[in-house]
Amino acid sequence: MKLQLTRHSSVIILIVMILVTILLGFHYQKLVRESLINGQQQAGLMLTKSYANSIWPSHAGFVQRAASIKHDNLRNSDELQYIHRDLRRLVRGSNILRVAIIDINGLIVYSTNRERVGKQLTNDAGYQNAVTGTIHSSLSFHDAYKSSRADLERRYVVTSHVPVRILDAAPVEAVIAIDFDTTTLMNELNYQQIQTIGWLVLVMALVSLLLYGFTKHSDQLLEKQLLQREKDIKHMRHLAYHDSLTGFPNRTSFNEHTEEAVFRAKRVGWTMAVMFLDLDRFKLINDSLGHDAGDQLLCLTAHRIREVLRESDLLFRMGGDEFTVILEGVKIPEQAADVANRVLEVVSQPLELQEEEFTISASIGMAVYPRDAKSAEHLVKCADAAMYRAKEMGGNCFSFYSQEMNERFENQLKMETALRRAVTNEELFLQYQPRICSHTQKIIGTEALLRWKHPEWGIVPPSRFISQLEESGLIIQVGTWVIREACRQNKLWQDMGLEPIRVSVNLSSRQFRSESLVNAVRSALADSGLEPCYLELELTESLLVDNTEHAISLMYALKELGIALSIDDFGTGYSSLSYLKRFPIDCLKIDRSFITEIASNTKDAAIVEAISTLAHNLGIGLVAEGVENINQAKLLKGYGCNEMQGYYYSRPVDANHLASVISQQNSLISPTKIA
Ligand SMILES: Nc1nc2c(ncn2[C@@H]2O[C@@H]3COP(=O)(O)O[C@H]4[C@@H](O)[C@H](n5cnc6c(=O)[nH]c(N)nc65)O[C@@H]4COP(=O)(O)O[C@H]3[C@H]2O)c(=O)[nH]1
Repeated sequence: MKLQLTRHSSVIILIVMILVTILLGFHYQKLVRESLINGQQQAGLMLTKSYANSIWPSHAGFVQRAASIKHDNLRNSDELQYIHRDLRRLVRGSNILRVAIIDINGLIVYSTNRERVGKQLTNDAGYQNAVTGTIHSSLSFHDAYKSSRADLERRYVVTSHVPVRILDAAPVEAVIAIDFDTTTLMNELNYQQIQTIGWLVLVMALVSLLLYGFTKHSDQLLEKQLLQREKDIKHMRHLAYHDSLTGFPNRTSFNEHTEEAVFRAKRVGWTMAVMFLDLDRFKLINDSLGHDAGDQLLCLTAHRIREVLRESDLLFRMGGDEFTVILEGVKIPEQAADVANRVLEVVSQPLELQEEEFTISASIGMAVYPRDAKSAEHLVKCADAAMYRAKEMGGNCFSFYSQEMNERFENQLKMETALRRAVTNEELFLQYQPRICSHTQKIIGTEALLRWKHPEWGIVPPSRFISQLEESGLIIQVGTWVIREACRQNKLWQDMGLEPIRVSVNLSSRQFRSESLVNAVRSALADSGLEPCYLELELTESLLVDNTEHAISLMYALKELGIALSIDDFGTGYSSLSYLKRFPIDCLKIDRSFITEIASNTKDAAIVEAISTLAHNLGIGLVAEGVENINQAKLLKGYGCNEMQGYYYSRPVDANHLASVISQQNSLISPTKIA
């Protein structure tokens, strides 16, 4: 509409301009007429004056007497012949068509048109003005005009009524009415006017045409811009609601669709199901074949799942290897089970990646409205819980939501609430497990381990609450506190005069991904006054493989602070060894699982030996975790492990306890002395 207005504005302008031109034309015509009438009036005046001077004296008597003469006699009077003769002399060669002499009573005494002689003009406006001494002129158009000489057609005539008097101040003695023929002049003027208006209209039409062309061009540009904007908005909307890798709707879209689907199911009174699908061991393929292959697998799988769904079912990619499906109008929940079976079957079909054949499986969790939940949010949680159940069952299967899962849910919720209280009530504290130098047997470091003392449940082990902290996001707050507390404690030990040792702190994946990590470490060091070389952060392999480039830059940022970095539980992750040369690592901590049976299991021994060789060749430190007896300690020392940690030396202990041990460690440490 706006665009049309822009384009039509030039047409509107043209119309307005033409109207103004026509109005101006009329005004001009009026002015021209007035000046024409004035001109003719002057001519009439001059004529009358010369008539009054030369002829009037000889006819004045007759004119004054005329009223007393009978009309017929008046018309045939010889006197009229004389007036006619005299006047003809006067008007010869002029554009005068008709002359009449009217006495002061309004009686036409003489007229070049003899038929008018004897007629009374008392009510004529021109005559009335003239008899009072004012000249009056008017312009009129006549289709047919009878002049003294001939019958004429289409005439413009200016009629002037001029008072006749001897002197300007003398009384009016009669009135002369003169008709001037202004046809030629008027025609000329009209023609000129039409021509001028014509030209103006033409020029304006051209200007408007240009304007039209210009606005049309602007309109087109505007329209193009609008179209582009609409396209951009559409594109942005698509990006906001679709997954860039697979092209399927994303999590945002899923949330909206689930709400709508539940609303529809409620209104129509039908059953609907939400399906949560997670690929089993996807991470393994992703890590070993690389992200490109992983992406390819996700796309292929997504399209395969889509193929076995009904057209009305909606498939979403939630992120990572997680997919969801909304099944609307399922008559009985068992129908959803059929779909799940079809999906499991199609996902487990072999597929080719990098010219090799692979098979993958999925774990599916399903929740049904209204059986399992009444709201979209709850339904999604139920399906998610069911999916975890399927995972626990070993994967490659599906599970419906059950009440028992709900109880687990509630327990989790209880745990989360208790944890939040724990943070505010300062129920969390740290214990420290020493790290021993295998050559000197001295404590050269310690690992800070988080503990929770619940007022009713007592000491809760980290295995029961770390993942909860992670899921709830509380780990950022708690993790920062752990770093600060470990730094503070280590500085306190140094200030107590103890030999300086390095304190290591575990990092969770959420913490590692948080943007505040580097700043948190920096301020923990600054606030405690601990030198950075006495702080170590322990990362797990899984933290490093998710977004390797980001992980590398973050590690370098941490290294710039001057702290040490180690890889915890080394050997249990799926990552390739090649990453080791890219990461600025100071130390590897061999996972406890390789140590436990190192004396009896030759494979474990071989792995430890290989890791040790690798660490030495790369020039990085090596710590053995979970050392529980002297045999293990001896073997590990033999394999070149320069640091040990485990119950053989000490369980995690309180800060004060560790302080007293460090202060006594001038002599060799006996494991039983510590804890
Ligand atoms: N059986 C046996 N176990 C030994 C031995 N020596 C040490 N351990 C245990 O092994 C765990 C070592 O810590 P981790 O591998 O980093 O594993 C830690 C770590 O991943 C996590 N964790 C603890 N504190 C924190 C923390 O502050 N932040 C984060 N993100 N995670 C933490 O919780 C895990 C478990 O911690 P804990 O229960 O304290 O368990 C500790 C420790 O008590 C041994 O000789 N035998």
